Amino acid sequence: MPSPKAKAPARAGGSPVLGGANGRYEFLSLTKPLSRSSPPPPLLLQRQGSDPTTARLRVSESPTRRRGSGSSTGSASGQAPPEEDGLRLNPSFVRVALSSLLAIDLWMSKRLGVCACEDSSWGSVRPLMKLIEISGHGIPWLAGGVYCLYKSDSAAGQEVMLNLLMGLLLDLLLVGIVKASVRRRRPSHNRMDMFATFSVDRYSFPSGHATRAAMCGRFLLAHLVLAAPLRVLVLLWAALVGLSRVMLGRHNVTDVMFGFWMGYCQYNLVEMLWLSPQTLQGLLGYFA
Ligand SMILES: CC(C)=CCC/C(C)=C/CC/C(C)=C/COP(=O)(O)O
Repeated sequence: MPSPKAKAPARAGGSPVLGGANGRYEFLSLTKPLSRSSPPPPLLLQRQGSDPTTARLRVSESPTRRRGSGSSTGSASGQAPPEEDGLRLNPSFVRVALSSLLAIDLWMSKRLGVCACEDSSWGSVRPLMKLIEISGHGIPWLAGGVYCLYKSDSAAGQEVMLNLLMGLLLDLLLVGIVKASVRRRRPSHNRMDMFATFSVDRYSFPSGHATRAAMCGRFLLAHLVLAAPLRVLVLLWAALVGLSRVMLGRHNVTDVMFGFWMGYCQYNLVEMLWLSPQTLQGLLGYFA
């Protein structure tokens, strides 16, 4: 009797296909990345339209899973041993968790994108959200930093402003690198009508506004804003910048959450690289 494996079609790189017309089960490859355009992977190996539990039972009874079965080797024809198939049948827990998180993220982001256009359910709030967007944009922050540096008449003030500017440039650089590496597209409901963007800003992960809000928020709280009511306002502003990114449909929730985390860490980097007056004098002397 021919081995059931011998009848199975050759796998081209472990293509993720489910129960074919003849009722055979195939499986997800853990070694091949999913195509961006393909639908999310099924969470359980199952025959289409059948109960997942029974499908799993049937699969576990499949001859390709039976160890030590004389009829299921197939190794002579160069096919992988059944043990390897057994490992591939169930997607890893991490993969399942990630695809579930991604699905929740997309669903939540779509639901929260209530100002994505004027016709959206909260379309009338869109101008206010765009104002908040501008408050977290790089240009006003850089221009404001340069202006304060120019106006500052104390060495301490100049030192703080210079370090803020360094942090802002560092933020643009790091966000650009991550965006260009991850290349996650912005949500489909986003209208790309943003003011002054770089080419990497067609990508959404992470949110540059969120990184800036978290980093500048921490910077303001540590060096510039001491009064308690104003400190609350700074926190509120940072939270609103993040929320407005999702409400405008610019970002998914995870872009903003990661952006907040990244901006928080970036502030630690600014503290580590802090330019002291001595360093500045050394730098100025070097370039003069
Ligand atoms: C001097 C200089 C390099 C200024 C560039 C400022 C600039 C164009 C920043 C881009 C800010 C921006 C649109 C970020 C995108 O934010 P997301 O939250 O949409 O990722």
